[in-house]
Amino acid sequence: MKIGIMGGTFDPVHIGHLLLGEFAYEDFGLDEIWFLPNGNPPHKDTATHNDRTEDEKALKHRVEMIRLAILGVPHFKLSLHEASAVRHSYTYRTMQEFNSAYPDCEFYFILGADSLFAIEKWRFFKEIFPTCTILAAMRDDKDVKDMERQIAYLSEKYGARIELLRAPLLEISSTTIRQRASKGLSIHYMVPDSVAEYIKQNSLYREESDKAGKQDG
Ligand SMILES: Nc1ncnc2c1ncn2[C@@H]1O[C@H](COP(=O)(O)OP(=O)(O)OP(=O)(O)O)[C@@H](O)[C@H]1O
Ligand SMILES: O=C(O)c1ccc[n+]([C@@H]2O[C@H](COP(=O)([O-])O)[C@@H](O)[C@H]2O)c1
Repeated sequence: MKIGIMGGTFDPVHIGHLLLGEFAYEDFGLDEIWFLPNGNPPHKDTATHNDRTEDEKALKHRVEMIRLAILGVPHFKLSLHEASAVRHSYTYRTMQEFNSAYPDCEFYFILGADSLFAIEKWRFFKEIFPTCTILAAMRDDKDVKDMERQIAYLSEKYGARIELLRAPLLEISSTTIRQRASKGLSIHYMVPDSVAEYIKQNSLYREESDKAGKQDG
C-alpha cells in the first residue's frame, strides 16, 4: 500500500490541506491519505503553557474538525498517532514508527513550501529522508524555480527523495481563518461547512470578551 501522510497542526483544518491530500492521492496513485494532527508541536504556539486541560481541549477540537472534514471520503483517514498533548510530536520518530509498524507500506509525506524550506530545523530531520518520499507543494511566494532549487539542494545534500506536488495555489492559512473567526468574519468556503459550523457552535477562536458575551446572552 502507498500511504500519503498529511501532517499538520490543523488549527483548524482548511481546504488547502484537503486539496493537497486529494492531489497527492490522484497524482501519485496513493491508496490512502492519513491526516496526522500533531498533539504537541514543539515549534508552534498552540500550547497554553502549563495548562494541560486547555491543551487537551484544544487538541480535541483540532481532531474533531478533521474528523468532520474527511467524513464520507473513504481514502482519507485520521491517524491519532501524534495525538497526545503531553508527548512532543516529532516527524522523524513518527515516520520511523510507521515504517516499523507497517513494513509493507510505502510512505509519502505531504507538505507545503514553508515546511520544505524549514525542514533543516526539524528535530533529527536527516532521519526522515530514508523513511518516506516527500511530496512538496508550492505556497505563498515560492514559485516552481524556488521549489526545484530546494528539492535539488536537499536531494543532493541528504539523498532525500522529494517530488513536486502540483496542486492549486491557495492563499489560505489556519492563521487567516483564526483571525477572521476572532473578528466574527465569514470563513465559509475556506473550510468545509461542517467545520465552519463546529467553529461557530463551540465559539472557537473568539475573543474572550465575545465568549463571555455569548454566555451572558
Ligand atoms: N494553502 C496551502 N498551500 C500549500 N500548503 C499548505 C497550505 N496550507 C497549509 N499547507 C501545508 O500543510 C501542512 C500543515 O499546515 P498547518 O496545519 O500548519 O496549516 P497552516 O495553514 O500553515 O497553519 P498556520 O497558519 O497556523 O501556520 C504544512 O506542511 C503546510 O505547509
Ligand atoms: O519533527 C519536527 O521537528 C517538526 C518540526 C516542524 C514541523 N513538523 C511537522 O511538519 C508538519 C507540518 O507542520 P506545521 O507546523 O505546518 O503544522 C506537521 O506534521 C509537523 O508535526 C515537524
